Amino acid sequence: MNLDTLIDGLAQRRSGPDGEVLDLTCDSREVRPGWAFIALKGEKTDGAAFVPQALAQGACAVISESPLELPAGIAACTFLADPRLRMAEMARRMHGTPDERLALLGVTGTNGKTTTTTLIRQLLRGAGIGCGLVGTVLNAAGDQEEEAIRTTPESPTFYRWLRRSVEAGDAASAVEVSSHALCLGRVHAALFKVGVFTNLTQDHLDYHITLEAYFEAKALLRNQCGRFLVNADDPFGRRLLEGGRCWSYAIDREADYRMTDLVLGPTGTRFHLHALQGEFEVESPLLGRFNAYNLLAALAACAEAGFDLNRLIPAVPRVTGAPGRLERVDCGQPFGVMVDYAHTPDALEKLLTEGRRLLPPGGRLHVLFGCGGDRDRAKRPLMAAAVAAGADVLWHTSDNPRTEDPERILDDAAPGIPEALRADGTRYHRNADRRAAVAQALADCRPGDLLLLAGKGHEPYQEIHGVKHPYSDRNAVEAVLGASR
Ligand SMILES: CC(=O)N[C@H]1[C@@H](OP(=O)(O)OP(=O)(O)OC[C@H]2O[C@@H](n3ccc(=O)[nH]c3=O)[C@H](O)[C@@H]2O)O[C@H](CO)[C@@H](O)[C@@H]1O[C@H](C)C(=O)N[C@@H](C)C(=O)N[C@H](CCC(=O)O)C(=O)O
Ligand SMILES: Nc1ncnc2c1ncn2[C@@H]1O[C@H](COP(=O)(O)OP(=O)(O)OP(=O)(O)O)[C@@H](O)[C@H]1O
Ligand SMILES: N[C@H](CCC[C@H](N)C(=O)O)C(=O)O
Ligand SMILES: [Mg+2]
Repeated sequence: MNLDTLIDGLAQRRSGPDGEVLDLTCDSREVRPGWAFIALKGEKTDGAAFVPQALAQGACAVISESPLELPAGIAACTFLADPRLRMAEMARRMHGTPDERLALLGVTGTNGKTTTTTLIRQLLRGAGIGCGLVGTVLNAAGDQEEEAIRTTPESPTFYRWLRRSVEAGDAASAVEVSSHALCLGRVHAALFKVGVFTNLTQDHLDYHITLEAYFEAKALLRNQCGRFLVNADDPFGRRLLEGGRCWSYAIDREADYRMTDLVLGPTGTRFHLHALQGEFEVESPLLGRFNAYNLLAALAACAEAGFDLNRLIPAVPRVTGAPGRLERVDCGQPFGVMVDYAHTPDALEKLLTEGRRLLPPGGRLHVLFGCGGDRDRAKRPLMAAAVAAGADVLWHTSDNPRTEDPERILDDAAPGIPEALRADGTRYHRNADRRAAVAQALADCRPGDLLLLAGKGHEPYQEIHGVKHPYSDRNAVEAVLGASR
């Protein structure tokens, strides 16, 4: 069968009386009766191997990269080229081009995507405007929320959430767009009303190989956006601005959206916002300079999408951002504990700057950190160096080792820490068991100290030797401090 005919058929049948083809997926494990299964050839495996499972689960159509023998009654066709792009086009049509029926706001950049998209959703909903979310922590439409598995899902899941948003009456949806997503066509064909570029620093070089290729991947988002808003304080942001067709936001220089009189306090942040739509006093419970950037980006994106800042500003005091980012854990202990998701050298440097700002005089800054397995190995010593440069006491442990040997990951990071510091038994501690390391760090904290637990943020699991174990930094802390109360 010709692919266009099948797509037309799928698009029509979805809303037709027989309801034969209900949805699409490229993951056999997701197939439900009446769904079409798209068998993609990947790096690790060939989706064609899972056709029997898809059929057993009730698939009524199979689209594959090469012809397959299928039972009678199963609609079939093959992709001629670019299967991931064709899959996205198909999903978009099946779900009724939902991107055209919502104000879609896409956020890319190395750090700040989850925070900025979450702020956009909270700001709009706080002003009584429905907004969906697709991102690292949550996928959401209307009041429906589901834990996410990856930052940007494959296109069938992405467009499904947008359709749910349309059905729930949302006016907008905020989408985190990872560089992997842009390379793998996960948001292909979507029309973003506004795109945001937050910053670019080292990450994911296992996949992109060079920082330049990583930048090129992020820059692809601009081609799908009506307006593209760029952080002018970021060197890569300035390169995008030189290319024209961009709007800017910044703290340190002139921009279309900028702030002055920034006050970073121990319980919140204040600034004066200069927007294209007017001037506003902003007061937020968010902590830290990097969150001032995220809030500025979120407000600018909403304004560029046509939402009235006069309606959004009153919601700012109730907007708290994403879970597991600079989040306090308070069990009544005489020292500070905060959970954060910093897992890049730049995020760690920025986190430690905020930690230092929040530290009471005379207190010590403890930082517990590790590096993720099956990810950019080159960032490991740089992460360790960022912690060594800013912490008084280092607790070097595991993050998600995934399929790698935990001790080898620690070995990779260690050269980033000066040898003299590594030999200092009071300032440097190494233990690959994260739960045990958290307990040791807590036991070492004195009144007035601050312990930052970096890297795992909201994550409810730790993946070791390929197995996800229930774990959260917050729970690990509460188990120790709760027990000692
Ligand atoms: C580099 C990358 O992103 N690879 C993704 C890509 O892999 P792939 O094309 O090689 O696929 P594969 O694993 O060989 O499988 C081939 C096909 O068989 C299918 N399959 C596989 C098993 C099965 O039981 N049934 C089944 O149907 C798969 O769904 C796939 O369609 O497509 C797969 C199917 O969707 C993804 O699981 C896989 O993500 C891997 C696991 C991954 O770890 N990705 C991370 C790095 C990622 O995407 N991260 C970004 C950025 C994070 C951030 O900075 O925020 C993200 O957006 O999350
Ligand atoms: N604008 C920013 N600039 C630099 N660092 C930031 C910024 N915003 C957040 N961070 C740091 O990065 C961490 C991750 O933030 P966030 O989850 O918002 O980023 P992300 O881009 O969604 O990350 P991921 O790539 O994992 O999806 C935070 O916990 C904080 O330490
Ligand atoms: N989206 C990021 C999350 C990293 C989270 C951190 N806890 C780790 O495991 O490295 C990634 O997939 O690289
Ligand atoms: Mg994220």
